[in-house]
Amino acid sequence: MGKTRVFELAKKMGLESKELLEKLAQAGVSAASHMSVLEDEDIKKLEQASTSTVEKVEEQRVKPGIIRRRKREVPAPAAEQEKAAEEQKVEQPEVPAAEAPSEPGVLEKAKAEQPVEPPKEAEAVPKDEEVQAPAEGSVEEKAASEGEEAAVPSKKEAPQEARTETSEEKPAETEASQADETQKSEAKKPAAREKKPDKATASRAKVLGRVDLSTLSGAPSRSGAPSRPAENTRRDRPARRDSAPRTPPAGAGDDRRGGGAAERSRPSFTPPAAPDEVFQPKEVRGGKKNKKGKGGGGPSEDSDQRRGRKGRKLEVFEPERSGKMRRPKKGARQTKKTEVTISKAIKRVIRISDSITVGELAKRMGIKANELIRELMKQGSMVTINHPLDFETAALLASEYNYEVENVAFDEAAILEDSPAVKPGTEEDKPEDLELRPPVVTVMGHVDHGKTSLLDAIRAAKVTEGEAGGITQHIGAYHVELNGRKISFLDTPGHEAFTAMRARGAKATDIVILVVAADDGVMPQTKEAINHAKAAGVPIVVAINKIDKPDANPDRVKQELTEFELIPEEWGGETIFAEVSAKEQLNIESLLEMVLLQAEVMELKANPNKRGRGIIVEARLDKGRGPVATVLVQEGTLHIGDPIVSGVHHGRVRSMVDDRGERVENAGPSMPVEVTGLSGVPDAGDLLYAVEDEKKAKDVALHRQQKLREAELAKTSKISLDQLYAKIQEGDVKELKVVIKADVQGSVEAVKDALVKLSTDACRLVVIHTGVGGINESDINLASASDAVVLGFNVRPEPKSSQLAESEGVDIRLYNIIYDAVSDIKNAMEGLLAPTLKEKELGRAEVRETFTISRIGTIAGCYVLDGKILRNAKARLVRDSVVVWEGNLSSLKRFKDDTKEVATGYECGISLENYNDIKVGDIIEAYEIVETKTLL
Ligand SMILES: Nc1nc2c(ncn2[C@@H]2O[C@H](COP(=O)(O)OP(=O)(O)OP(=O)(O)O)[C@@H](O)[C@H]2O)c(=O)[nH]1
Repeated sequence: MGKTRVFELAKKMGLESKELLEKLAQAGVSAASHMSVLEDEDIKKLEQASTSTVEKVEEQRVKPGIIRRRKREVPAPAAEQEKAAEEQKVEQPEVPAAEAPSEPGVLEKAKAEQPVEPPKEAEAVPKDEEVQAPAEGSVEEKAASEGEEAAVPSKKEAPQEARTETSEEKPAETEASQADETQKSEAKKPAAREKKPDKATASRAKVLGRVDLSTLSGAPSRSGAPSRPAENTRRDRPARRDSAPRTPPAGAGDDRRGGGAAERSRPSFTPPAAPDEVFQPKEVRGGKKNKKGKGGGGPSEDSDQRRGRKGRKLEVFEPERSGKMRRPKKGARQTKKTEVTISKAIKRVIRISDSITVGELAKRMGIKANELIRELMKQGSMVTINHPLDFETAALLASEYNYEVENVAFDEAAILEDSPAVKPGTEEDKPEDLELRPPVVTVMGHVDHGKTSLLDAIRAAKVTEGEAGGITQHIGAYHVELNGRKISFLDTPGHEAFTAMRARGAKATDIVILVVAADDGVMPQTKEAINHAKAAGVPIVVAINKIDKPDANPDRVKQELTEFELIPEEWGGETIFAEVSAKEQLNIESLLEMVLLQAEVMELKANPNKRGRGIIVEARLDKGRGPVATVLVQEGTLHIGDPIVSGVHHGRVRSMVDDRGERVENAGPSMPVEVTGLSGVPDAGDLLYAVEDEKKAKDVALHRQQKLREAELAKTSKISLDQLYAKIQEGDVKELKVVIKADVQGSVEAVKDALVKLSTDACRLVVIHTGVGGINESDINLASASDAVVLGFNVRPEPKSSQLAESEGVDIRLYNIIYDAVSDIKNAMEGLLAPTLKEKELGRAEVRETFTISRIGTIAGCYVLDGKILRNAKARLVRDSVVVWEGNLSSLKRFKDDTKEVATGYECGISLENYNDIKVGDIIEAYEIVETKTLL
């Protein structure tokens, strides 16, 4: 060892020089001052003296007579208190259970691991440790201090003890500072320490164990050992002195590990030594377990302690925690927050289905919605928390927060078309797979020209033929056979159903039979039917009906039809004509042959060897059979048991019945069958798909239901003049399709001519239909199916048409003057559409009676059908959907009194300004003009 100065040794021992001088004096070593030099011999003497003291001390424990000696350092009452505390420990097993095993164990290990310094350990207990500590250098010192610190929590774990011995117990948070302060004050004022032995004793008692542990560090520290009260006591004392060191503990982790409950309780103050860091969390966890084990039934463990432990546990998991963080409570929380964010890094992919709301995205990224809204505002989007963000926007936003967005949208097309059997007629079908299929025919024509009669005649002629007793089923479609070749007929005549179906995106018809009565010629609906068929691109076979009639004039019909580019072959055209009589069943077969001829030209083919796909012709809910749908198979073959999906419904083909009432197992292309097994009633025009399994069918149906809801929420119009310019610019619109309706044919022609001239290179103007009369549902359907705009001149939409137009998003423009219409369209095409003066409908009243009063004129006794009639409103008189007058009301009366307004369901008297030609049945519409800005 060589020469050592007193102060150096004192420092090593963790004593004040003065104390050491005293000890030296007792040991018979002369040392004048703290600078005096001690020889090895002197130190040995000191050690021997200490050893003997230890023995004495032990005796003191048992025999109070020795207390006298201790009195000098530790006042007797303190020792008594200690004893009392220990007794309490014994009385309350749960607390001792936590401490006793660990402390003795610690002590033992301390001994075991420090065999080199047994004499030091054996020295006067209070000083032994002091000696020990210096022997191990600064780390030891730290450990000692750590031990002291650890002692504080130990008090907590043994509350009785703590309470008995000290009065300074506070919540866990303050333990550290208290401990430190205590240490410091003790270190600075050794005298004071002696005066307050009780507190010191309490802490020291625990500290001892920890000091040893720190020294020992390592596995053996845990080994339980029989408690040795004497040793404990001994160590208690040195701990007291050890409390002197102020250095922050460096090897505290060891202490904790070995210290059991006491150490565990203050992990935040015991930054782990490098090798121990790895184990620290384990220790803590282990400690937790121990705690549970020990404290589970321990009534002595109060909630404060638990809270304190909990807090500490959290801290232990903080990676940033370092030895410097001795009081990390607040900071710890912050640090932890940061850590939580980091830990989420593994979940930085947000999966969305096409879109996500602002709120949801914020939630998934763990940020506040407001923050996201602010970010969006910065980017120029004013949104609310429920605003849906599309995939691109969401991905962009998320990337700013280091998140990725993955679109896991349901791929319906993939499910419906994943198998080669699914999309028939496409490139997937090899030419050799395709087989000729029967044509599907729809009969159209003007009212009473004999559509139904013709369908019946065909059916009667061909369906029942050869099927004696066969009961024809009306399932919405049927098929006939002619010379082994089949033709399927859709049983719903008229272009309305045809176009309504087409408006749904379904193309069921291959050929249209246009029925024109030979005695009546081309009529408005004949024209409509032609336009509808042309718009759908379906070839027309003309059936000139009623040729049995004496005034039948087929040539006149042919002549009239040439106007519509339906020119008979004998006149050099390409249209097939057949002259028939439905009533007399004349030339029905010839008509069917013509149809087959047309079909041949068209080379209608399909692949029957794949999963079936069809179109719903009609559907209903049958009381006994549930939803029943007539399906016209278009591709593949439908089998009993096939999982199917149609519209928002799904199921499995339970049964199939053909148009003759026969159950069938399979239905191939162009075959109409009645199918049961769907979960609900689909709409006419819906497509029906057979899919791989029922789950897929269900998935598709559910997905569609969701989409439907979304679509209803965000209805977009098809095309309107307002958007025309923008769409032309974007290249979305290359031609503007128009349906023109006017009160007189002259207006129709004039408008048509004027509009066609507006065609430009960028946008061609195509009039797809014109007609005289009000705007009906058929017009709306046609416009909807063809993405057209409806222009009305002095005509009004029928109430149902208005509703349909609204639901279908069809733009209806109403004008009184042709010039206005033409200029509007022109401006729209050039992006110069002025703010539109739009009518806001207020109400409608029906004229129920008229009175003529001299001097005043005609008074209309009206009943308000809907809305309200305002005295100051503008009004128009509509007769058969045609506007016959427009202007202001001159009076509005309830009984004999003038009134400002009359609501729905009330009667009133109305007179029109300067107009008396009011008739019963006329409709008076009240409206006001509202200016709306044009969106360009
Ligand atoms: N003389 C004669 N009368 C016929 C012929 N075809 C139909 N009719 C008659 O014309 C009328 C109308 O026939 P429908 O078959 O109901 O005509 P529709 O086109 O279906 O009429 P809507 O269903 O009202 O559109 C009926 O009284 C039939 O008897 C025919 O070939 N010759």
